[in-house]
Amino acid sequence: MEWIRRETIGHGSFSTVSLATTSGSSCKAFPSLMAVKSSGVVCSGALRNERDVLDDLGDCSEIVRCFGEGRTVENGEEIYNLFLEYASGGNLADRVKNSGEALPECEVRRYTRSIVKGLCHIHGNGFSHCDLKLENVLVFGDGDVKISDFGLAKRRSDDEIGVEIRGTPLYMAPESVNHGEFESPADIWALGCSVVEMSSGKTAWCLEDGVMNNVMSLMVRIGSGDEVPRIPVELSEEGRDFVRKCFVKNAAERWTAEMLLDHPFLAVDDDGDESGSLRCGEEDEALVSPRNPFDFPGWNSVQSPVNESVTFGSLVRSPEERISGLVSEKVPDWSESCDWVNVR
Ligand SMILES: Nc1ncnc2c1ncn2[C@@H]1O[C@H](COP(=O)(O)OP(=O)(O)OP(=O)(O)O)[C@@H](O)[C@H]1O
Repeated sequence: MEWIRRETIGHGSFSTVSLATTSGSSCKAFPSLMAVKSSGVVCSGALRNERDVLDDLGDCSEIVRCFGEGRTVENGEEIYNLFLEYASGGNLADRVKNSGEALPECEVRRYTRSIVKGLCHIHGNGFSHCDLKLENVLVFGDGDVKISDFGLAKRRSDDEIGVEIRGTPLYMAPESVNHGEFESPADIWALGCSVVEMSSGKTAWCLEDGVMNNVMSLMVRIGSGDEVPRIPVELSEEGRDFVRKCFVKNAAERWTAEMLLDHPFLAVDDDGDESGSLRCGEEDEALVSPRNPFDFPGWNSVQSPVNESVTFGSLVRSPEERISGLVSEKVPDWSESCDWVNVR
């Protein structure tokens, strides 16, 4: 395939994302405009994992489509490139940020429905995403959203030796913090955090305290006791109940994606219209959104390799040891994602 790298449209911890245009008759099978996610070949493990997972997942209209991979040499460096369908609306985190406040509930429902459908497909095929957050949900020109960024995704059977932390601290489930479990229920917890964020304009756990500026205390709050993120008052009772089902602390009792798909918050009638108590327009009047220009902290995705020195010779660590391992001497500047404490 002949293609040209165009402007950069996104950066992540693992890659740079650019626009790519194709040309030539050999490219008829591909769209003329794609997104290309690139990293140096030597550190392309997450990208190659993403490609394998997307291949295994196959077609799903709620998951970003992959058109294949390729290698280039640019400025003397060998680059691994993954070609994806291009989402012209960017990511949902930016969509919330740019709106300056909470999204209307009809939008939250619509996006949540798509995310849950995507999760049903992912979990039904034996995978967990492990890094679900609004930055990893892409918005397309027609307003549809799709789950993206499968760099940390894993198969249920994957051996976890070598990894004790993956994902983004703010979205981490109690069982991930306490026991290093990253299975489908952890994606559901992250879904709850995402719904809170869309419907309040603020990240989960930051609702009461302003910026949660200490990873250690965040981990303790997530991992211990009965506390869950505050459920936004802006949501309808259906929405609040939906979020409560995601924030069940015991992973075994948390609702699954399939159960959530039947929740009244996501109910649709045969025409695809919402059948919930409030419809778009009606709820705009009912919604009192906080007008707080809160700037989201850019929590980074992490995957921490375990080695003997940090595991005290054992892969089994107490919650206290696990949480202590996340503490850094470095004083972070939470306003810049690149300065966030990296617990990879
Ligand atoms: N297919 C796409 N179309 C349009 N924009 C995209 C696409 N893929 C990624 N982006 C943009 O690039 C950003 C970074 O992409 P992505 O999250 O996949 O990278 P990453 O290196 O895996 O990042 P991280 O793991 O830190 O979340 C996204 O938040 C989004 O804004």
